[in-house]
Amino acid sequence: MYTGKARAYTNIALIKYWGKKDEHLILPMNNSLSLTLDAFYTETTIEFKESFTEDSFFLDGIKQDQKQTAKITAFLALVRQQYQVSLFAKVDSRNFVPTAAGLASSASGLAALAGACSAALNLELTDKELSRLARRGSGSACRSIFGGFAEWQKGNSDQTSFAEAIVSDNWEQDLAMLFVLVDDGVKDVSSRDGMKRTVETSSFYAGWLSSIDADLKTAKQAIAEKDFKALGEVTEANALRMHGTTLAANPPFTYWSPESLTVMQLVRQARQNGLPCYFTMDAGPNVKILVEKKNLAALKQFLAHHFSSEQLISANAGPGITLLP
Ligand SMILES: O=C(O)C[C@@](O)(CF)CCOP(=O)(O)OP(=O)(O)O
Repeated sequence: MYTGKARAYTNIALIKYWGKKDEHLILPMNNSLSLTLDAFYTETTIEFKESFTEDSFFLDGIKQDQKQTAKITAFLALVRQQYQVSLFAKVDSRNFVPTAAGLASSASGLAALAGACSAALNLELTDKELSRLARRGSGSACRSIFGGFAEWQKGNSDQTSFAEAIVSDNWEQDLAMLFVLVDDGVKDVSSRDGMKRTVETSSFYAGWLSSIDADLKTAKQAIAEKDFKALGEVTEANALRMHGTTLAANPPFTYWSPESLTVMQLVRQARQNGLPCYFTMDAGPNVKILVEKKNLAALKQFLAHHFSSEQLISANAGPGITLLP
C-alpha cells in the first residue's frame, strides 16, 4: 500500500490560457501568467492498494460518480502508465473553499492530486516535473505548483510545457484579489468545452492569439517594476479579449451574466473615484477584482452597498504546493 497527501492552492490567471494546441497532452496555444491565492485550496490524499479493483474518488467525503471522476481516472491511468504502476487507487479530496458555489477550482484539485501521487509513489519529482504532471490533469493546475506569480511556458511537447515561478521580490504580498460571487444559476460551458469551441469556430480567436505576447511582456514588466496600474490594465484588457472570443464562436456563448456586467461597471466607477482596481473573469459569471492590499477594505466597503458579505471573498497571494505527512 502506498499513500500520499498534498495541499495545493488555486490560482487566477492574469494573462489567460485559452485554447489547446494538443488536447491529449494539454499543450496550450499560448503562454499564460497567474497569481496563486491563499484563500482556496484542496487537500488530496491518495492510496494505491493491491486489493482495490477500480479507482474511486471522494470529494469532501462524498463518493463521486463516473462523470465527476473522469478527469481523475484519466489522470491516474496516465500515472500508472508513466510510472509502471498496476495498482488502483482511492482519492480523497477536500476543497477548502468558502461555502459559496462555483469556487472549487480544478487547478488546486489536480495539482494536489499530482503532488499526492508523487508522494505516494516516492517519485521525488522536481517542481518542473510536478508541473508537467499536473498539466496533464488540467492545464491551469500546472501553475498551482508555484506560489505567487507563475508563467506557464507553452512549449511544444509534453517535456517542454510547464510553469515556472516569476521572480517578483515578493511584490505579490502587497496585492489582494476580491471575488464577487454573482450567482445567477446559469449552467456555464466548462472551460475545457468553451476553449475547444472557441479555437475551432471563433473568427475572433486569431486576434486573441496575436495579442498575447505583448500582454505577457507588459505584465512581466509591471511585476518587475511593481507597477500596479500597468498590471491591472493589462489583466483587465486580456480578460475582456479572451471573453470576446466566445461571442464569435459557433454557437456563440458568454460567461457574463447581467450581474457580471454590473460588477465590471462598479469596478470602473471605483477607479473613477480614485480607487485603483481591475477585474478579470474565467469560465463562469463570478468576477475577480485585483486590488492593492492597502485598498482592499475601501473596495469591500464600496461594494458592500451592492453585495452581501457572503458574496465578497478576499484572498491574498498564496504558496506553492505542499506535500503533507
Ligand atoms: O485559468 C486560465 O488561464 C483561464 C481559464 O480559467 C479561463 F476560463 C481556463 C482554465 O482552463 P482549465 O480548467 O485549466 O482547462 P483544462 O486544461 O481543459 O482542464
